[in-house]
Amino acid sequence: MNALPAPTPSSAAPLSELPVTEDRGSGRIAGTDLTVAFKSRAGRNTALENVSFAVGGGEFVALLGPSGCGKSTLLNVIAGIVQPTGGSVAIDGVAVSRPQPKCGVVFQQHSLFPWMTVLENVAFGPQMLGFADPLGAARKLLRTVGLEGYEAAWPESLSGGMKQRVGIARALAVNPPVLLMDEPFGALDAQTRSIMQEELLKLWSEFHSTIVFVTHDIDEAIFLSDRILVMKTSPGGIRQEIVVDIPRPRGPEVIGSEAFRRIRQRIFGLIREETLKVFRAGGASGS
Ligand SMILES: Nc1ncnc2c1ncn2[C@@H]1O[C@H](COP(=O)(O)OP(=O)(O)OP(=O)(O)O)[C@@H](O)[C@H]1O
Repeated sequence: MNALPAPTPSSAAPLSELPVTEDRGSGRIAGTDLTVAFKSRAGRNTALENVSFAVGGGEFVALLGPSGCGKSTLLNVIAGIVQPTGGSVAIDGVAVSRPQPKCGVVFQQHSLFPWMTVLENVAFGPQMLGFADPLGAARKLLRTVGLEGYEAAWPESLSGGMKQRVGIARALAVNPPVLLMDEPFGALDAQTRSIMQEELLKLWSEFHSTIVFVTHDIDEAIFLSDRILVMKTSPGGIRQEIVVDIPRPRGPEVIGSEAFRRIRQRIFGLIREETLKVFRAGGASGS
């Protein structure tokens, strides 16, 4: 694991003085000819084939597509959790071969440690990386995600939305240049989900991490992203790149705009074609 420098945050410092990694302002991701094949009982399952892409530092990119098109697999390759069968991925020019602190990861199923309080969960990463004041950094993050006062709470006592906010705070606590999010709001009700999307955009405007965000939800992808990589099936890959040219800051009102509707319609057609391909191939599982 690459060791990061140990910054010295003060608990009263503003966000801009949170622990800074040497990669601050970077976070460029490049995938080249990525292929991932899993061995299964039925034989070889090619989840991704010859996928190449680039994400700019500080960019917000969504991976969108039907079930089984390889969104999570692609995210896990960037995270260093899955090793590609062919090709490579690099962050700021350095090949990814294992999970590293440069990448914060947030999953749909919040992976908080149930035996730790909220504060301890968020302070864990900074502690592991030897930050000078992990508890101070964690408290500051909890204030930022609106959970001041919940430091001593246990994860099991929190709502789904609160747990996800703790998960995001935990991922951001080491100030990673790259934040990878796999359907982080997928289990939330529609209202909470919409509020979390707005909160995420506010956080992103402060942290400037590169974000790669997996979702099934077309509106969520458009609302959040600079660019959407619409994925395809059989084999998994990137079918088309859509630039979301809707100005920021974005509020819920943009969803009714003509620009939003136009992009939604274009993506809807692409996803429908890909989903029909899965149905015709007899691979629809209903998941
Ligand atoms: N660990 C694994 N072992 C075997 N096959 C896998 C594994 N992980 C993923 N797959 C297969 O790879 C393909 C892509 O899966 P992946 O989870 O990346 O798709 P996805 O687009 O994220 O799907 P969903 O939206 O349903 O989560 C699927 O056919 C899946 O069954």
